[in-house]
Amino acid sequence: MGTFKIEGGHQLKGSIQPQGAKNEALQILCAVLLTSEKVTINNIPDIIDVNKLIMLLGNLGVKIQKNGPGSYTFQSDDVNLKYLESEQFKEEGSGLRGSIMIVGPLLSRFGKGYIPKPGGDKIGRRRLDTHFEGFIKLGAKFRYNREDYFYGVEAKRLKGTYMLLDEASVTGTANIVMAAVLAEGTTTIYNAACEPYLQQLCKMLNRMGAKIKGVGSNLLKIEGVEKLGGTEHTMLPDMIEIGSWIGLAAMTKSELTIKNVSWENLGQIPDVFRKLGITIERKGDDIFVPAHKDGYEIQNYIDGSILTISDAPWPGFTPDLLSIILVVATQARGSVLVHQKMFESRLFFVDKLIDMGAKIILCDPHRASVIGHDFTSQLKATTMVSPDIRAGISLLIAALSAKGTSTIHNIEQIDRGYENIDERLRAIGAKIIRM
Ligand SMILES: CC(=O)N[C@H]1[C@@H](OP(=O)(O)OP(=O)(O)OC[C@H]2O[C@@H](n3ccc(=O)[nH]c3=O)[C@H](O)[C@@H]2O)O[C@H](CO)[C@@H](O)[C@@H]1O
Ligand SMILES: C=C(OP(=O)(O)O)C(=O)O
Repeated sequence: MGTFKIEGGHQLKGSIQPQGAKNEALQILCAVLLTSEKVTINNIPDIIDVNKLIMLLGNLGVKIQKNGPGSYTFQSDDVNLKYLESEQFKEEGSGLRGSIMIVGPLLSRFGKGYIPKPGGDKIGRRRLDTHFEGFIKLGAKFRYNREDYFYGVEAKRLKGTYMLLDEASVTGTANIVMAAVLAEGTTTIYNAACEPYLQQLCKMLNRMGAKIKGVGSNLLKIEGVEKLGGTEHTMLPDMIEIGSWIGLAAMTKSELTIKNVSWENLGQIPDVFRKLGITIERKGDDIFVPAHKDGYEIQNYIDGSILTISDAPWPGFTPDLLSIILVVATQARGSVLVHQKMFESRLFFVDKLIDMGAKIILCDPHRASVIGHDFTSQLKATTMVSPDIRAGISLLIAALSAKGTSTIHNIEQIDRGYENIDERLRAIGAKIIRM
């Protein structure tokens, strides 16, 4: 279990380049299984989850060539389906959430897709019904072995159909789209998720020869094709990292430039931070956050009632930034209710912030009410364990703003999604060491 030691209370300064998007990378990497031709992918983040998926593809027989930092060429012209039945796969497939998305491509191209219960953050129930209901509608036979949590779908050739998803699942939509592109006939997916991750996936698949209409909406129409060809794809900057750096700048009263953020793909993220009173300026495609010397003030609603920040499927506010919103609110002027609607165990980390002196009431597992300190009292340094990726980065931001030296254990949870984080933070003046 790795550890960070962080000396807090220092102002940071400079610019930071966001990594390629983790959740996009996990979809895009699975899509290389859909063609026997070469697929080159750029701006792949060097993080634990992505590297685990690349290793899994390699074990599936995908040829992998590294072209340079963040750039790889993949070729799936000799896929080893036997690996799917091995004990090694049971272990490696369950190491991350994103591995679930190999099932759609394998099912549509090779007639079978298996997966052990995938890993990822332990943030409440994370069911897979949407994925498998979609495959079943496309004509797949489904089986689930309860003893070893092993899922399987098989079909000679999938058949296009209409489906209304029970929820706008991000990985579920990606999986079904990747199955439908090679199905016979037309598939219509209503209540599809439409995050930039999915838009990027659909655009890439269209470049490979797929026929997907409605990209960016919750109604996708997919005309199946016989086969797909190669392409080149570049990942967008990670919007969750971008939000994390906005929060970091505000909490440490630092002036930060976040480079090349792809503004048009940030949705509500800048405005939600602005509601906390944080100044965010657009400079070309960069975000400039000035040093908030006099703090930041939460805006109430027009009628004066207290602000609520909650998550919703895109174009709503992403649940992956609520932990960061929560920590940033602890030093704001004013109060806010943070309502995490999707996940039921993602707010428990507030206990650590309370230990550090933050004024938070956990109303129930989904809602926390935060009364900001307005920097009249600094958070106190402490020792903590990172429970999940976003709680981990939030605790790290809290530690960087706190008085004294904090220790964060289990930092693999942070490394799962943030590339080389200690070195990048040191480059802007953070006092952080990896033990
Ligand atoms: C690898 C990856 O891409 N992971 C992301 C993906 O996970 P993932 O694809 O696993 O998440 P889903 O979109 O399937 O759902 C997340 C949770 O939200 C609930 N739910 C979902 C849709 C909905 O309309 N209503 C609702 O309540 C689900 O029941 C589930 O508990 O999307 C999540 C939701 O943005 C993000 O937190 C994860 O970072
Ligand atoms: C929940 C997350 O990741 P995963 O779905 O991979 O667990 C996340 O990225 O915030």
